[in-house]
Amino acid sequence: MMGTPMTGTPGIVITGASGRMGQMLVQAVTQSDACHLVAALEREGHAWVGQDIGTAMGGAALGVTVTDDPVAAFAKAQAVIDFTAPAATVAFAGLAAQARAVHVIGTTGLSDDDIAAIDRAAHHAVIVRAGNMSLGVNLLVQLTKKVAAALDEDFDIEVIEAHHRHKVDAPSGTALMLGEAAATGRGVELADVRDSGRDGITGARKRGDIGFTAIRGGDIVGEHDVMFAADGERITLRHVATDRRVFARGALKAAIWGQDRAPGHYDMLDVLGL
Ligand SMILES: NC(=O)C1=CN([C@@H]2O[C@H](COP(=O)(O)OP(=O)(O)OC[C@H]3O[C@@H](n4cnc5c(N)ncnc54)[C@H](O)[C@@H]3O)[C@@H](O)[C@H]2O)C=CC1
Ligand SMILES: O=C(O)C1=N[C@H](C(=O)O)C[C@H](O)C1
Repeated sequence: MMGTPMTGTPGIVITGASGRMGQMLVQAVTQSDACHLVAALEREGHAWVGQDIGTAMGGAALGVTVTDDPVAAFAKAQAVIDFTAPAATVAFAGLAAQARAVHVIGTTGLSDDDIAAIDRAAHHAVIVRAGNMSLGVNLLVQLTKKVAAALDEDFDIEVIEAHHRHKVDAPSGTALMLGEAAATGRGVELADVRDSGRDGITGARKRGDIGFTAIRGGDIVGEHDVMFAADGERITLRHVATDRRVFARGALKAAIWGQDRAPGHYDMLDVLGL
C-alpha cells in the first residue's frame, strides 16, 4: 500500500501538506521507491488536521493522519520538505535541526533575518534551500552567470517573471536567484544594482542596474526570462514550468542527497552538481 513505511528509505515529513506544493509533494513521496511518508503537517486550526492525508486530498487513504505538531512529526523523520511561509520555515529550521533531520526549504519571500536564522540552524543539520528546485532553472542560473560575465554594461539586464494569481511574494525566489547569478557574473552585489517595482516618473534606466518585473495572473505555474538588451540586439534566456512536479522532483532529490552529509546550508546547485 502507498504510504507504508519501508525500512531503509528516508522517512519524509511534508509541511503545508494541503498547499499547492504540499499536495504535489505528498503524491511524489508516496509514489517514490526511494523514500516514504512519515507525517503530513498543517497549521493549527486547519480543516485537514486529524484527517488521513490521502482522503483529505480526495483519494485513497494513505495511513498518515495530518498533524499540527511539528516536534512529534520531525522526531520520526529523516527529512522535512517545507514549502510553506517564511515564519513557519524559520521555526521549522530550528526544530528540524534539533531532530537532526535534513530540512529541504522551497519557501520563498524570506528576509535577510530569516536567512540568518536558517544559517544558524545549518550549523547543526543539513539544510538545502533554493527558490526553485527544478533542474531547468538551476541550469539557467549557471547560464545567466556565464552570459552576464561575457557581456559588459552596454547590455541592460532585466529579469521578468510570471506566476499564478495566488502568489504572495515578488520578485519570485527564482527571479532573485537569477538576479544574483547575473550580479555574480558581473562581479557586483545585487543589493547595489537591484531595481524592482518601477512605477510613475522613474527617470531613465541607470547603467549597470538589474531590473525586475513581476506578472501575476491565472494559473501560471512559473515563467522566468533573463533579458540582456543592448542597442541593436537582445538575448533572452527563458525557463517555463508547466507542471509543479518539476519542483517536487527536485525537492525529493535534495532530501535523499542530504542524508549523511555534513551539516551546512546547501543549494540545488550542490545537489545537482551543476
Ligand atoms: N522552491 C521552489 O521550487 C518552489 C517554491 N515555492 C514556494 O513554496 C511556498 C508555498 O507555495 P504554495 O504551495 O503555492 O502555497 P500554498 O499557499 O498553496 O501552500 C502553503 C501551505 O503552507 C501551510 N502553512 C502555512 N503556515 C504553516 C505552519 N505554520 N505550519 C504548517 N503549515 C503551514 C498553509 O496552510 C498552506 O497549506 C511559497 O513560498 C512558494 O513561493 C513554490 C513552488 C516551487
Ligand atoms: O509560488 C510559486 O508558485 C513558485 N514559487 C517559486 C518562486 O518564487 O520562484 C518557484 C516557482 O517559480 C513557483
